[in-house]
Amino acid sequence: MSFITPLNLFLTLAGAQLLHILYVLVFRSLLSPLARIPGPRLAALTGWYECYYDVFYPGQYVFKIKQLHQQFGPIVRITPREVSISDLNFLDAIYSPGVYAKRDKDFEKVKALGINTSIGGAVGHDLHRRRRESLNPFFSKKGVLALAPQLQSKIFQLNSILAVSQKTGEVVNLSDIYFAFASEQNVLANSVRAAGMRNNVATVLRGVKFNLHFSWVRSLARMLPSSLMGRWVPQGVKDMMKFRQAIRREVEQILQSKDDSKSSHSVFLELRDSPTLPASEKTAQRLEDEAALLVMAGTESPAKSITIAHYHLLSNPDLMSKLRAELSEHPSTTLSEIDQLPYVRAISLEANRLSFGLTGRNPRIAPDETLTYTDLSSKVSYSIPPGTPVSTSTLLAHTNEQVFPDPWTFNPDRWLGNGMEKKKYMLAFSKGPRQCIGMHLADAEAMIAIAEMGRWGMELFETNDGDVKFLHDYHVATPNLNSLGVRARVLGRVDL
Ligand code: HEM
Repeated sequence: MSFITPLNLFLTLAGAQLLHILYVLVFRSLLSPLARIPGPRLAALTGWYECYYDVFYPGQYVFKIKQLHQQFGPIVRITPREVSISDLNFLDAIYSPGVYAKRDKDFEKVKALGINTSIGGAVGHDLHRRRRESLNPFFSKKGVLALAPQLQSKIFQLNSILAVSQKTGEVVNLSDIYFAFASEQNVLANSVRAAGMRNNVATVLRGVKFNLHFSWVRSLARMLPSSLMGRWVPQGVKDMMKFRQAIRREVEQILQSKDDSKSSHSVFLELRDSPTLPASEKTAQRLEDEAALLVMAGTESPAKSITIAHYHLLSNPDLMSKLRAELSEHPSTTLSEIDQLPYVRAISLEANRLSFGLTGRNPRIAPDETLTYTDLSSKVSYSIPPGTPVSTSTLLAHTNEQVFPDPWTFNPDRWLGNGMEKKKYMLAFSKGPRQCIGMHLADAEAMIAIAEMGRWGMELFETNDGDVKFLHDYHVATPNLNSLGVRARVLGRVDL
């Protein structure tokens, strides 16, 4: 009689699977080097804990983590392999440890964005450094100041739009307008296109958490024939796929052409011709990913900060009066002059604080170093072994009551005088070698837009805090899911 029957085979496989699960559970709860780190037992045992709060309670894990810190203390094991630290004195150890220490990214997080071969998708420290060096020249402070004429021309367009709305009485959607303002594509004059682009980015970002936990669904969807895709894939995602195909065609043209005029597409010409990048770093796929990242990162986040600033100025007349007082004392209109105005700067910083930069934790991994965290209240030290993703979310940093009292109130005054010292606790642009490469550009866009806000009288239209408040983490802070954006009626130009 043979023992190899289908039933026996099934039972053996099921038994092996059960043993494997048992081993994983025992390892994660007792044997793992992270086993001593406090936190909920379920989070240490399975990634479904994170998934539950990310996907089934949309974008809520980051808020749950804040609660877990209140319950368990400053260090919490938030997944079987990741540790969260809510101690702003440890930020540098995680994100900015000095020139000799390496910090990798976590592939598990990177893959959710679908831009794996971009600078932001570079997992390894050295690869990231090579990609970064090739892009740095485009984003230096000096390079950004040279963009002042382009920014001024956008302000000119913005003013024309507001002047027309004042005449017609039509409500303006400031969220769409600032999205167009931050976009590299010339869409300010086309409000329908701008609204469509903003909606597409939002649709893609809404899928980020699902992709994080079920990345195989996206891979499967990509294999679907277009007839089926038509039914199952949301319109915004299809539009973004078309947009990426358009980028791909452009990139392929650049790679095939011998053209070396630096007048257009100069970032990609520069990457194509870079002597330091090997051929493997100049593929069409890589340049497509780089372009997609630059377009997404360079539009959504700056637009969000600028919109938040304008919302709070319109809902709080005292803040608007202070801004106008500063503008009337310094009737400066050039970027380098505006850059020196303390209250404009304070508004910009406060808007960045409450826009929370990238909300998805952004963990770093020390590949060859054991980190030691000491909880100063209990005097207990914890070893975090090499290879462990460690994070402090922007929510934890920017709502820390010791540094930012009354943290959900928009209060630019906290940045005046020696308030600037708090900048070291800001994570909006992250910190260290992987901090936002576009931060000078984002700063310039915000400062010049805020200075203009003071010159217009407006009243909010059917808009409230829920249209700007961080309520869901979809990689960026997302307000009410049914928000139509910040809308206002234009009353007229203000004499300062
Ligand atoms: C207020 C506006 C902005 C905010 C809050 C912001 C935030 C961030 C953050 C937090 C990171 C680090 C990501 C990580 O840790 O994984 C980052 C990286 C990046 N940002 Fe921004 N960003 C802004 C504007 C911009 C602009 C205007 C551009 C370009 C035009 C840009 C391009 C990038 C790129 C390419 C990276 C990847 C850098 C690297 O990995 O070295 N960002 N940004």
